[in-house]
Amino acid sequence: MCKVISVVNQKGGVGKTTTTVNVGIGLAREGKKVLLIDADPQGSLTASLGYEEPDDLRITLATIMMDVINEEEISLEDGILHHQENVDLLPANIELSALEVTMGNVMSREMIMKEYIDAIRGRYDYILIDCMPSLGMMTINALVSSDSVLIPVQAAYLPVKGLQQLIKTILTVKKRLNRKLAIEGILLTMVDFRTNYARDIASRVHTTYGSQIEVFENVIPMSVKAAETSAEGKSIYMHCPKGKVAEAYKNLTQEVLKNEK
Ligand SMILES: Nc1ncnc2c1ncn2[C@@H]1O[C@H](COP(=O)(O)OP(=O)(O)OP(=O)(O)O)[C@@H](O)[C@H]1O
Repeated sequence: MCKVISVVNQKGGVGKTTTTVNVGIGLAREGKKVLLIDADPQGSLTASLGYEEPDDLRITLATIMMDVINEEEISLEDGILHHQENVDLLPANIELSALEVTMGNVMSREMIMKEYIDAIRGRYDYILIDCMPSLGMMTINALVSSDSVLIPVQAAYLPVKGLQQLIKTILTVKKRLNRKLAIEGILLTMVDFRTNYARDIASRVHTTYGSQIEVFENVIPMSVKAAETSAEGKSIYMHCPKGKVAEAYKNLTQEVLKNEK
C-alpha cells in the first residue's frame, strides 16, 4: 500500500524542500520505494537533487498534468528521474506557474494531479509532494491527491496565525474533496535550542495544536550543514552523516514509519 504525503506550508523558506529530500531519502534507506514530486515552479526540490537547471528539463509535472487535462495517454516512466540515493523524482520548473493559470478554466481542476498519482501509486511505498509556498490550485491538487499532510514550521517566528489558515484549508479539502486526508504532523524546523525563544515557540505549538494535531516528537535543529546540502545535490546522510541534522531526519523518518502502523 502506497502512502502519499504532501509537505505543505504557505510560508516560504520553512524547510519543506529540505524535509521532502531527507524524509524521502530516509525512507528509501529503510528499503522503501519512494517517489518525490516537485510541485513548486521554483524547482527547488529538482535543483536540490542535483538538477541545477530545472528549466532545461523537457518532461516535468507540468507536462504530465497538461497531458491529463488533454486526456492524452501517459506512460508512467515519462519524466521520472532516478537519483543516486535510490529515490525517483518527478521534477518541476517554471512551466508549472503557467499551468496553474491555465487550470482556472478546466473542469474538475482540483483532481488533475490525483488522476496521475492514482495511476502511479501502485509502483511505490511512499510518494512525497513538495508543495509551493501558497495555498493555490497546485497545493489544493496535492492535498486532494494525498493521504496525509506534513507541515514544517520554522521555529523562529510566531507561526500560529498562518497555521490556522493552513489547517482551515486542509479541513475544507477534507470535507469537500478528499475525506481520507489526515494530518501527519507539525514538524518544527531550524530549531536553535541555545535560545529560550525557540524553546518557547516549540512549547507554544505543542499547547496550541498538540491536542488537536500531532506534533512530531523529533525537531530539526538549525545547522549550516542542512543549508549546504541543497547546493550539493544530495541528502544530509551523504553530506554530513554523523551530524545532528542527519540524526534528526533519521529519527523523524522512524516516526513517519511508525505512523504507518
Ligand atoms: N535545519 C536547517 N538549518 C539551517 N538551514 C536550513 C535548515 N533546513 C533548511 N535550511 C535552509 O533554509 C532555506 C529554506 O529551506 P527550504 O528550501 O527547505 O524551505 P522551503 O519551505 O522549501 O522554501 P520554499 O517555500 O521557498 O520552497 C534553504 O536555504 C535551506 O537550505
